[in-house]
Amino acid sequence: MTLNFDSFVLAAATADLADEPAAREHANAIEFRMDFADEPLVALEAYDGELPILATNRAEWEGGEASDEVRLEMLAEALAFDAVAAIDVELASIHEGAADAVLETARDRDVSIVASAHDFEGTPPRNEMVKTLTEAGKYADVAKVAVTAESTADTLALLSATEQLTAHGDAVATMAMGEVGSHTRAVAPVYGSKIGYAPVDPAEATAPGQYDLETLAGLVARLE
Ligand SMILES: O=C1C[C@@](O)(C(=O)O)C[C@@H](O)[C@@H]1O
Repeated sequence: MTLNFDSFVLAAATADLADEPAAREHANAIEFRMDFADEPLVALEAYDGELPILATNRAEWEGGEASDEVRLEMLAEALAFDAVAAIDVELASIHEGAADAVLETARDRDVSIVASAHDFEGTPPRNEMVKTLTEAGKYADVAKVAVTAESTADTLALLSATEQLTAHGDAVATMAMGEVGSHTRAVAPVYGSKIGYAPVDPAEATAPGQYDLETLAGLVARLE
């Protein structure tokens, strides 16, 4: 399957690929949080859904549950499955050189790459977000930052950075986590953000401040 990010992709974020039928109506992709799943490669092997998969195996040090041992090797193994059309790799791992092999395999297989950076503490200054997105874009098809907004000034800074990179022709994905940031999930696509994340079931959110899938799909569609 293929997943390109020329237009907005709404990803149903889940640890359970059995969510796919319920996500189909509203999502363009499944974000499979391998780090939250018990046997992610077994689940991928059994997957027969229609939606392409964006595979994420998020590190503990970046808000996920995967320990670094074999984390990126597992992500590389996920590339063997045709449904895996994109992968998410932490920018920090890319900088360390730890992701070289998985990135090369992804490119060989024409699988899209999302390079991501998360801030669970706050929102960096606008120019820093611009720098991070520019840097991530050097290695990936989509550069992503998820920050934690503590004020509407934070959310404006994020949206402004999103607009700047998009106007420059870069593919970016942005969102502000937390309650103050929730609305950015609906609004950032207007400024060019190419990926949104939402759980099918709000009780299974993969980040603070997410809307459920149906709600986000409705909001994004209304604002388009
Ligand atoms: O990186 C992201 C973005 C996210 O943290 C969010 O805020 O929606 C949700 C995660 O599942 C995903 O991997």
